[in-house]
Amino acid sequence: MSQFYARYIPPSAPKASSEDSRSSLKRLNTLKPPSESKKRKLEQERAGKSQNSKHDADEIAQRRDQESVEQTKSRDRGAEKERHERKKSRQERANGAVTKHEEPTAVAQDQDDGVGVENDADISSRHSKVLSRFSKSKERASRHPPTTPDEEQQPPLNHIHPDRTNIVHDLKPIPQPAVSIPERPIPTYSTAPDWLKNPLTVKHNEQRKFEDLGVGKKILHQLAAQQKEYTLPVQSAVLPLLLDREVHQRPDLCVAAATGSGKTFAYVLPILNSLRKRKQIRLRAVIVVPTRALVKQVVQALESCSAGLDVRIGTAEGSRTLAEEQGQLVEETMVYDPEEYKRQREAPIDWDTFSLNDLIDQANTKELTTNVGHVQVFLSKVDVLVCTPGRLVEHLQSTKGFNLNDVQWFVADEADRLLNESYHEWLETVLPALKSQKATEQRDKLLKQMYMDVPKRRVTKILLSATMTSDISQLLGLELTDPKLVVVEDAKLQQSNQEADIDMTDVNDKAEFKVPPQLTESAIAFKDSENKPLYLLELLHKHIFVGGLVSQEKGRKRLTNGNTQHDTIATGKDDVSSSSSENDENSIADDTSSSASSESDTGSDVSSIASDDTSSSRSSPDSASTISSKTRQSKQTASRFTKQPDDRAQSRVLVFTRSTESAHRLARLLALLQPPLASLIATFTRSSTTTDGHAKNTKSISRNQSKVLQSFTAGRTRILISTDVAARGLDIPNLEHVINYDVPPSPLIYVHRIGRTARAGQTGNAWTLVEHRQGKWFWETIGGRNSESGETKTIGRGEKLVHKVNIVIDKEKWMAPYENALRKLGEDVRGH
Ligand SMILES: Nc1ncnc2c1ncn2[C@@H]1O[C@H](COP(=O)(O)OP(=O)(O)OP(=O)(O)O)[C@@H](O)[C@H]1O
Repeated sequence: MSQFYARYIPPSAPKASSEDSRSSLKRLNTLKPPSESKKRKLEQERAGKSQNSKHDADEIAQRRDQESVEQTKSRDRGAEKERHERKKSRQERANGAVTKHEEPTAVAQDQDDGVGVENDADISSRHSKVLSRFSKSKERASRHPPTTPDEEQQPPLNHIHPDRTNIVHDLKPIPQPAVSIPERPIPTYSTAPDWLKNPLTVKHNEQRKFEDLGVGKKILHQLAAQQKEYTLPVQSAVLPLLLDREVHQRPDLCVAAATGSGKTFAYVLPILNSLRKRKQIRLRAVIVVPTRALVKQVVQALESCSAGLDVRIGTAEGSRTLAEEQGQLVEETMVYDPEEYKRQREAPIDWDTFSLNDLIDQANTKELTTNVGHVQVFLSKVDVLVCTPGRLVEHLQSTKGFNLNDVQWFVADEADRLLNESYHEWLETVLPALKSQKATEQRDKLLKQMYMDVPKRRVTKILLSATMTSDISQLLGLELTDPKLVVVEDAKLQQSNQEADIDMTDVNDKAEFKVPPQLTESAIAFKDSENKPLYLLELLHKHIFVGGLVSQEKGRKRLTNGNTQHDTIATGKDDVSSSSSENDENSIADDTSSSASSESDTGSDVSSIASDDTSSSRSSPDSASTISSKTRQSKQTASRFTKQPDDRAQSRVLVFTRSTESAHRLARLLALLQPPLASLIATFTRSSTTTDGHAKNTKSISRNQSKVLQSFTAGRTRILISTDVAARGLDIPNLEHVINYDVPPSPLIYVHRIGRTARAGQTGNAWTLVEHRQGKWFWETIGGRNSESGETKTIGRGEKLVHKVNIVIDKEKWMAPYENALRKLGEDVRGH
């Protein structure tokens, strides 16, 4: 375009000097191309100019052309006249034969007749015919509304226009077949795969002896020490499928069973059993859980049964630095392997993974230069790894020598959360690592040389959750082999299914989350939400610590309404004014991402949490401390069954709030309202700031959480106020009460929260404070008011109902202290 314009020089332009022409060329080159209209105008101007020069010659030529046209026209007129005469005589001959349907002839005539040769009569007759046709078609149009273009193109097969019957002369319409509208096919198949539609069901009371299932002696001994001789139902179903079977004989499993039903031992025991005779340390099992607290709990479960077995258990959860974890997972060593040495020396450099630093390191390694025939290898220091998904990915990506080549067990506990849409990316790294054939490279090569099939690598995958969804897309991504779904049937359902001969497909399709049958659920409705903390206080006094709150230590001092002494213990009070409001259920990144902590505290708190009963060290699982912890644990288990009614004063309660901030505020407020309670209250959150607003490092958060849980488990603290970080999976032995101070955001979270009590067949109580404005949602979604049984679409609780409990606040007693406490809390927050 600009080229065209730059080349254009108007014909009238004067001849320019070389400088002028250079500058004008420059100007022209910088000019913008002309618009379309401008270009047309320029073209016309140019054309006009050239026309002037040719003008005279053109005029002569035009005149000649005109003369020849005139001659041709007069010849044509003569021919036309002759044609017209012939047509007229033809018409006269055919006179009587012409019917009233003259239109086609008239049309043909119109086409034949040349314009300008018709007489007036012809014109008026044609005019009147056209008019009559127009009026006819107008009439037709008024009778039949216009059709859509599609209808016009495709008239119905059996439809002939009534007016057309006249046109087609005595022809009757051919009978047409009736139009049949095809029915929309109704699918007769289900999209769910067979294994999801037909789960393996286990009766709610199915119990088997561990020793009858092939559990090794040493493990049996440990179980007996914990008063565990019989399986829980879910274990009765799962253990026979996994225990004492080769990896190729084991199915992949999805286990959906209520909270506290014993799912952890359902995979811990088969893993330990398979490792009890292992010769070399190899990473054989990876257990992934969503939070650090759960990592520690699973480690505890493993250690509680592995005493006497030489099984190494490691963790990767981000409370230590990556380097610290790396040092505990993998060790680098030199082994004599001349073949590999030769292969490595002759191998071409892989530029994809080449690192100059590595090369320098190698060159500096003494062994390499002295020990000819030796090669560097990385060996796993652990048999079982319990980890959070984020940290697992980090090790796969950046820990030299860390891989999943030898892994035979892959467990995802709280699987629904780990596979959650916003959170499943970790599988993109882990699944390919589980497919690697590296460990069997030599064998595979040999088999190939012998023209034999190379067996596909098998890893037993186990997914567990109390709220397992049947979202197939999530499960398909895991590439399960010969999978089975295991569900525990509840008592009522089992009976009614037997009576009605219902297959389990229906039960499964309901996708209900079951609450433990021994759980009692209650709701306290109230209108004056500004007094909510007082309802909690009344609930604690009237229904939970009946007869007064009794301290377990220091001679059981009775604490009532602030008039008694209290013992002082660590309560996590330093967390009180920290603030960060997140929904822990929905954001678990902290627990799964790396810790950048550089603190070099060598004291490991990894394997000792949740209970001061377990202080064993990970590197020596069979240590004396583990054994003594078992003894204490079994004592505690025994005391569970000998509790007297008076012991209600020693109850413990886990209170759930919606955010870290409200957990700390509530703890402070309760302490201000009833100072003797202060030492018995603790908070359990993912608090990331200290009282002075500084960020805490991951290690100190983790250590603080561990302390808080130990204290609560041991009964030194009695009221634990927590966010949903404690909602899933935490096993706090003998916890009697859970209170939803803030209504849970979903039925799923409700199920997990209340599942912290009534575990392993014990009784328990769940209380929910329901503000007036939340009542409708609560009863419809969680409480099941509209159903006789109390069930909702999501939560199944058999015939049980959520009880309505009425609580009246003693305003005279509480109002003044409450106002004082609120004022003090305000001052605390403002930093006075
Ligand atoms: N066979 C058994 N006999 C007695 N108690 C058992 C047995 N198996 C497990 N338990 C105990 O049951 C409790 C709950 O077990 P576990 O934590 O495995 O439940 P869960 O099904 O994983 O719960 P959640 O879904 O809440 O994570 C634990 O205290 C555990 O020690």
